[in-house]
Amino acid sequence: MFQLKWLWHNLLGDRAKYILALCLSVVGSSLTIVNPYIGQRIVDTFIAGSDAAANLADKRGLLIGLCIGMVGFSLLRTGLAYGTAMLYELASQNLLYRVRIYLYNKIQGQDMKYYDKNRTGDLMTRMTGDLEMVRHSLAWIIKTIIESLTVFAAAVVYFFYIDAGLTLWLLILSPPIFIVAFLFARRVRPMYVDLRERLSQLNTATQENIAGNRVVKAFAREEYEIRKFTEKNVNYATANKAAAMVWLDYFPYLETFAQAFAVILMAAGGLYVMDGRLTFGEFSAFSALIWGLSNPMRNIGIIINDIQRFFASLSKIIDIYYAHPEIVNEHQALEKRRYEGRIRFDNVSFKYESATVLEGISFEVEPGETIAIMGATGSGKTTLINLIPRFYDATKGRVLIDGIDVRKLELDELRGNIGVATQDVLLFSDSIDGNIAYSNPDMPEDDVTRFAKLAAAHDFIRKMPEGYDTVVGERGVGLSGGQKQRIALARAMAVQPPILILDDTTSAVDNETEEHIQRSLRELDYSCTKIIIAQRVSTTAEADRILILDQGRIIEEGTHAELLAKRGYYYDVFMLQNVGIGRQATAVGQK
Ligand SMILES: Nc1ncnc2c1ncn2[C@@H]1O[C@H](COP(=O)(O)OP(=O)(O)OP(=O)(O)O)[C@@H](O)[C@H]1O
Repeated sequence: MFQLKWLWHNLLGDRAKYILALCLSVVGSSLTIVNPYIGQRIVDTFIAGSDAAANLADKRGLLIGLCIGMVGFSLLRTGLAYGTAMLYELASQNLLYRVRIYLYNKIQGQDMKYYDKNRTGDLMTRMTGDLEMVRHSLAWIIKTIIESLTVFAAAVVYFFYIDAGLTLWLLILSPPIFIVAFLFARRVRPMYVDLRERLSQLNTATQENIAGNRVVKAFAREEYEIRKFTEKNVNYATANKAAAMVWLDYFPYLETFAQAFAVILMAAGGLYVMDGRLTFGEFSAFSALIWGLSNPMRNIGIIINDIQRFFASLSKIIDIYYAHPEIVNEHQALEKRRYEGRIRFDNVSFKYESATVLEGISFEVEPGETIAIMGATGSGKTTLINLIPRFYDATKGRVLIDGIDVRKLELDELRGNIGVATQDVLLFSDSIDGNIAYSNPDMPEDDVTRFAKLAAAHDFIRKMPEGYDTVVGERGVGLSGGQKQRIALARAMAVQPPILILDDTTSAVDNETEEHIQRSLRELDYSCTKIIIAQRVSTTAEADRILILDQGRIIEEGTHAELLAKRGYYYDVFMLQNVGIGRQATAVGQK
């Protein structure tokens, strides 16, 4: 079976330990028949046999030996069980550790499409609960199955050795038990697939709620969110209960069969003892070992439930394990180059799933030039810039950097040449210094300060309780929107890339700060092509060229002055932003 092959493959490095654990399980479980055998000898020789009294007097040594043997085997079994459990734990924990790293790398290596399709809560469930379920299966379920089967087989063999007839009476129960177990497994399997899905929905709701906690509070939607969460929680609990109820449908039959072993033994075995066909000792051996037949029947429900959970979890893990990003690093550069920064869009079109978002986009930016992109919300600006670092690949046409199709460039090299400050600012729970130096943790402090100054962030950072060492909370909690944007800008500048992409990076800062940032961008001490998405004319005015996007197409292109003269979209935006608020309408760009 594919899943078991997968487990075997991932046990590499611990296979010997695991096989040894399996062997010890078999040996340890087989030894369960030893004590009932010794018990049988003691009963027949020293308690119930016709020569019991004489033997008790004459064969004390044998009795003591048998008693010591019983204690010895009990200790041996305990020791074996301890060692076996340890080996299962070691092998399964090591597998968990390896697979978790592998999956984490896999998730990191996925492209944006993967993140569009997979919910964070679901991925978290796979990395935690599902992986733990797989570990639990290796360390407990497989162990329990092997041990139950071995004890069952050892007991049956031993019973046959004592009395085949009585054993056959007992085994009459096996076929109906297996039929009931099979029916139960078949019915419960889809329930666990569904249960796993509901758990993922519950985790996604929890994760989104915690991450979006500020929005929830701002809209006073706590009640609504609690209701939404409760609904998911009820869904999960209901599915859990439904699975448990199915087990309860079958449980009485299995329990009855399990009890029936003792009844058959008592009835048939008792008759055999009365007939003299079975000694008291042999009967006691049956009694002592009958649990070996009935216990697996009792455990069968738990095992089947866990196996179903195991397969549901394993298939989710295997999904990530074999996920292949569409955007892959096909070209390994021996040495990472610094690009000149010439960008060309050659008749580029793009669609996410079905709707076309960009169509026939063509433009060129020379190294060191600044290009501004403006357009209504949803016009495709972010999508356009996402094609440069290959967050997505163009559906049609080509994006070229320094004359080379980005698909032919080494991915790390490409992305290492681009500094991006995204629209949705994400800062890590780290010091401000660590966030700015994210691209190069060894960045000297002076450089961190320099870039913070360029991004107009130095002054407010200095005033913070621990300055650059201040740890910002998750996603930059504790900072204002504009402060976060400035740190993100410093982080992008600190890459010192030949291509800098800023997606609405100054939307939350005041005009004065923005002017400072504009000046810094103009005066950067490294050559850099800048692509700036902005909604403010004050940001776009000094760009070498401005592109206006509308529904995925470039509808206007030119300098500030040229576009104003055109009296189109840009002119309208300009008028809207400047007329009536006391600005010098023609002050910038028309000098
Ligand atoms: N991951 C995605 N999957 C599917 N559709 C998407 C995705 N991201 C964006 N879109 C759609 O593509 C279109 C363009 O989105 P894009 O984010 O590029 O616009 P934008 O011009 O940057 O907007 P804004 O100014 O609001 O940031 C929108 O209609 C949006 O709904």
